[in-house]
Amino acid sequence: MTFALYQMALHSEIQEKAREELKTVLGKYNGEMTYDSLNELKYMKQIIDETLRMYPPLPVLARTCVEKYKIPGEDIVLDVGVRVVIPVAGLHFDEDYFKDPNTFDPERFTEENKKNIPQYSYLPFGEGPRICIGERFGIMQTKVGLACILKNFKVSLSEKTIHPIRLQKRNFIPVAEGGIWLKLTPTTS
Ligand code: HEM
Repeated sequence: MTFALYQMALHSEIQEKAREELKTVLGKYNGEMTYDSLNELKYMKQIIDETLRMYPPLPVLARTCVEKYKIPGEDIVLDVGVRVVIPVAGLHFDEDYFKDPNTFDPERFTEENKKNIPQYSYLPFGEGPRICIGERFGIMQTKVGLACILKNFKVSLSEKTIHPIRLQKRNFIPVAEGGIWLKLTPTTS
């Protein structure tokens, strides 16, 4: 949520588009946030997907090899018991998979564009039998939080935010140096 709000503070057109979608969808559902109404927030989902690309909460995944395996096209054989680290953040910023990777662009995740993302190059929730069990719940919670804020406030950068943000080097999960400070102005004012 924090990184999504930070990016929306930087890109007011993205923030406005998300707020417009929210108004339209909630308008259809009597202003109520329900499972169904939140599911219709397609653009907000694109914002969350793009935020998880740039700031994956788990930047690496770990696996242990259970069968001898030769990496296709390489002269490398993994033995049973070898521990493998999958560089999620590295994949998410690889230009072969995400053009202009340092640009926050929710359009990458439209239904149409998503089809062009190669399998296993976008892994915010992991993959395979140990994929995150809370994926849908996590997305739903994030939508509720973002919707409550966007509905009531315009979000802009605070002079206290170190911009562009630098991620702390000593933390395993992405945390901004100095925190992320944002200004919230009531939408009614
Ligand atoms: C945006 C929110 C979340 C993100 C980005 C996230 C990400 C991840 C990732 C990357 C993994 C490792 C998957 C792998 O190794 O392939 C994982 C595992 C897991 N997550 Fe999440 N998660 C989120 C929210 C949640 C929530 C809300 C819950 C519970 C309510 C949850 C419960 C779990 C559990 C239990 C596992 C271990 C699954 C297993 O090893 O079988 N996660 N998550």
